[in-house]
Amino acid sequence: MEDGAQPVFAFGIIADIQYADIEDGLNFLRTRKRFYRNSIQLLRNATRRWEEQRVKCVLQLGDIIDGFNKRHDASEQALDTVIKEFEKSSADVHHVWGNHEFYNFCRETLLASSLNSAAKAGCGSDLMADDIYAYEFSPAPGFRFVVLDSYDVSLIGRDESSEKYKRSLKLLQEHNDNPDLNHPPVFYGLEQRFVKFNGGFSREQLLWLDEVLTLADQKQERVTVFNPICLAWNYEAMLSMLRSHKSVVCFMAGHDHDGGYYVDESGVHHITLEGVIETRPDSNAFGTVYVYEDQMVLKGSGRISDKVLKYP
Ligand SMILES: Nc1ccn([C@@H]2O[C@H](COP(=O)(O)O)[C@@H](O)[C@H]2O)c(=O)n1
Ligand SMILES: O=P(O)(O)OC[C@H](O)CO
Repeated sequence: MEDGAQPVFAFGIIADIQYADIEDGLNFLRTRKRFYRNSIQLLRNATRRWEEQRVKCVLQLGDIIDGFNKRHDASEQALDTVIKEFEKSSADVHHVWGNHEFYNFCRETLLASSLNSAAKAGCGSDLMADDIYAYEFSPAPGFRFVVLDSYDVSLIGRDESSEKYKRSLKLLQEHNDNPDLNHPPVFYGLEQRFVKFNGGFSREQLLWLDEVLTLADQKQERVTVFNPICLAWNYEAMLSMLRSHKSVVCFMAGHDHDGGYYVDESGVHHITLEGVIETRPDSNAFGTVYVYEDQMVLKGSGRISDKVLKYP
């Protein structure tokens, strides 16, 4: 990048806001504090900054409100509060669906809600069968964003009578024989991904992604992929897909609130964003990505650190 080069555009990123109008609490294992009420203030800090920075769009990487809202019959109210905060920004907001979206709403309700941002990309009525919430759009010429649905093959968000639910249950039980399927089969290593609060990609979604990426390769575009979770049940299929398309630059996810970063041997950047919900009120957890012709530069705020993402 030349000195003084201007970005083509910039976009905002944020994950795991998990807003709820309740007192602070802890995660399931009681090892991490969660700041449910304050998360709206951290979102406000983000939207103000993005407005100053004139970002073109924002990617909300899932778990916008917490599952506790459902227990308090407050799902709609909490969603309304968070959406109003996002609406203060003039940028288009693209929403990814995480496990907490499905704790609060069923898939049909989500499709009809303000969390269905596929319409903003011009493909609202063009989602795949089984209401798979995956879509793509071009934020600027030469660049493509893909939103994925890794709760496509999952127990959560799928009707228990559906074939997809039955196949997902069989798959999960092949790897996890705990009576509580949210309890991981092991505490270390990759097998711990086989829990009910995770999921995976159907063959249909992978075929669609392959087509999208093939076209992007041909057009010599730079692609960033957004997904709620970093380690899907069939993450191997996703990894080989990303690595086999030269257009892919970056895979961004949320869900694991500690965050993480890795650049693989194909030069694809894998970023997991630190979650807002486990961020102290005196800090922040959002980022702005400046997109240049030869690299992207992530400027993080608070817990999120800066990164230079060279194109592979
Ligand atoms: N035995 C368990 C473990 C977790 N959950 C739920 O799964 C999600 C992840 O939990 P953490 O709080 O550890 O991040 C979350 O949605 C838990 O409510 C569970 O139900 N049973
Ligand atoms: O956001 P939660 O409560 O579903 O927790 C997600 C887990 O921490 C993922 O490792």
